[in-house]
Amino acid sequence: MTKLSVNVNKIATLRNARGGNVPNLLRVAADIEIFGAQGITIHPRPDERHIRYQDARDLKKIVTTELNIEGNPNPKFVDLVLEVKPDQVTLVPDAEDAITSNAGWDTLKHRVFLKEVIAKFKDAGIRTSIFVDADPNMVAGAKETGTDRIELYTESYATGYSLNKEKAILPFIEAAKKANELDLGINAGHDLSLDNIQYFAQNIPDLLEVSIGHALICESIYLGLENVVNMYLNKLK
Ligand SMILES: CC(=O)[C@@H](O)[C@H](O)COP(=O)(O)O
Ligand SMILES: NCC(=O)COP(=O)(O)O
Repeated sequence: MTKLSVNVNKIATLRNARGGNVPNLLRVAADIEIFGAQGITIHPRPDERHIRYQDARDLKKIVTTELNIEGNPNPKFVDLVLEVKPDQVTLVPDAEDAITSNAGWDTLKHRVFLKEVIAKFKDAGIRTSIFVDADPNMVAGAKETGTDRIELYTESYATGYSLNKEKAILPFIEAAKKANELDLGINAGHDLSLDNIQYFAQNIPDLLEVSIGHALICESIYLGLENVVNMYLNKLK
């Protein structure tokens, strides 16, 4: 069975918009676990525009499933992860000013760097994952770094799904085959949604974990809207 790790970045975005503590990130994460999710993912960015470094420390104390911290392994991020010791760290090569993650690692070009960072995390007992495009060469490069898993960057699948889902999934099937051959665990994420997740999971049978945030939070707002509007109307009767 594939585990669902809910990315709570967007909860922190909403909280930060008013400067207070509503919604309460820790409460939301705990409730997401109560509702059955098997993990919590966060992606602290250097400007702390959503998840703050302190959130990572606080979440570590209350998450009872699996905490996955994603990010670009700059020195500050590496120190944070080694201090917090999440269950899993996912290395993502995003630029400081990136709106969101927009590419996987070139695991061949950055092999030496990745190998060093992966070794540090594994020595600390943290499971490692490397964010890669659906390209068997990049998967093979990831294996050389010593990582436990890869996370397939699913933006191209999500975009292609509505046009031609059979075509959109093909590179992911190939990349997953390569990962299986090399005994690498497979995670996936980015722009997965209620529309496209089932077909993805059906076609990538060894999928260990998906991390989903943006669509899941948007869907939650929309699916809850009618209920909440009616609750307000009842209060105003
Ligand atoms: C690695 C990945 O695809 C996600 O972590 C995604 O980048 C979410 O980050 P934002 O919420 O900052 O867009
Ligand atoms: N690793 C992907 C992730 O955590 C969530 O990405 P998205 O669903 O917010 O696009």
